[in-house]
Amino acid sequence: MSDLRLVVVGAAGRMGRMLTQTIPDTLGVRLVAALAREGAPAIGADSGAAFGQGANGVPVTSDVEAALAQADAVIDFSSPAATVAMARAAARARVPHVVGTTGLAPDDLAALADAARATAIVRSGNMSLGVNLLSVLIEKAAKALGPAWDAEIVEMHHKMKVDAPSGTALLLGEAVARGRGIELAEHSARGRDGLTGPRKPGEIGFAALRGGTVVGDHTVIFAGMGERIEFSHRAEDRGIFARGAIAAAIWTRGKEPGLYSMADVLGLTGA
Ligand SMILES: NC(=O)C1=CN([C@@H]2O[C@H](COP(=O)(O)OP(=O)(O)OC[C@H]3O[C@@H](n4cnc5c(N)ncnc54)[C@H](OP(=O)(O)O)[C@@H]3O)[C@@H](O)[C@H]2O)C=CC1
Ligand SMILES: O=C(O)C1=N[C@H](C(=O)O)C[C@H](O)C1
Repeated sequence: MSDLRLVVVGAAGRMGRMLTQTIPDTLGVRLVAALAREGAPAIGADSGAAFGQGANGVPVTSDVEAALAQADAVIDFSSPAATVAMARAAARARVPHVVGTTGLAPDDLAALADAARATAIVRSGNMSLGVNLLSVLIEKAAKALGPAWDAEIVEMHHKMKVDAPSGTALLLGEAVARGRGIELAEHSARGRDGLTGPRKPGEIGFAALRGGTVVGDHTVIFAGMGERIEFSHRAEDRGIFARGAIAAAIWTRGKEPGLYSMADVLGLTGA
């Protein structure tokens, strides 16, 4: 089978650079376009050399249509605005879209759902095997423990992160909600401050810490009467997200249009 031809969106970013570095080391895939914002200083430069790696012969470009014309899949870790624009363009071109971008608002998610009527979209707030396996365990724990055990989710990330709670924290919160058979949106407590009063029964709490170069730490705490259970995941290297996203792109080959998750890619659905 021929190599899967990949386009990277947000190529100059932390994840974009990790992807342009990881794709050439991965069997069965090939980088064909590295997309950056129109007018970005790196446009026209070799994407390997421009981002501190060896030259790879693939120039940085902002020409989305030309990139899609030669692509089998798009991998996108950028911003909500860029991801929604790419979802529309990829849907028009019928090119599968792997979305790692977090901080998406309800309208953005609706735009992705609309685009997924024309092509396969895999979206996850965390592309790592570890976090997606953890979410299966969290769902089971939440179901077994019930709402009498208070669920709190604590995350810490590097100081450049712009959204909170993290996409991973929300993914884990959804797992708690699924385990309890409730809707996260109706039970989440975000950003407690001041005279908050006692904790409301059944709340799923979120706390976000920011600082330094932390790649991504998440802990789900179930606090009971006189005991506490904690589930933690610590990302040590962005390579785990890049490898997961590449695996997702390979998985989209031949898939019907639709909205998929990393649980689908990893075969964890119903686990
Ligand atoms: N799901 C997962 O497993 C993971 C998700 N993420 C998420 O991925 C996203 C990116 O993270 P990270 O790489 O650290 O962030 P960076 O800020 O380092 O990179 C984002 C890149 O996207 C580009 N970009 C943003 N908006 C636009 C636009 N409108 N048009 C074109 N390019 C644009 C930026 O360009 P410019 O600098 O010019 O703005 C930048 O190069 C975040 O939402 C993050 O939370 C991160 C890691 C793992
Ligand atoms: O912005 C990041 O860096 C990360 N974002 C994702 C998130 O919002 O959970 C995944 C990972 O934790 C790193």
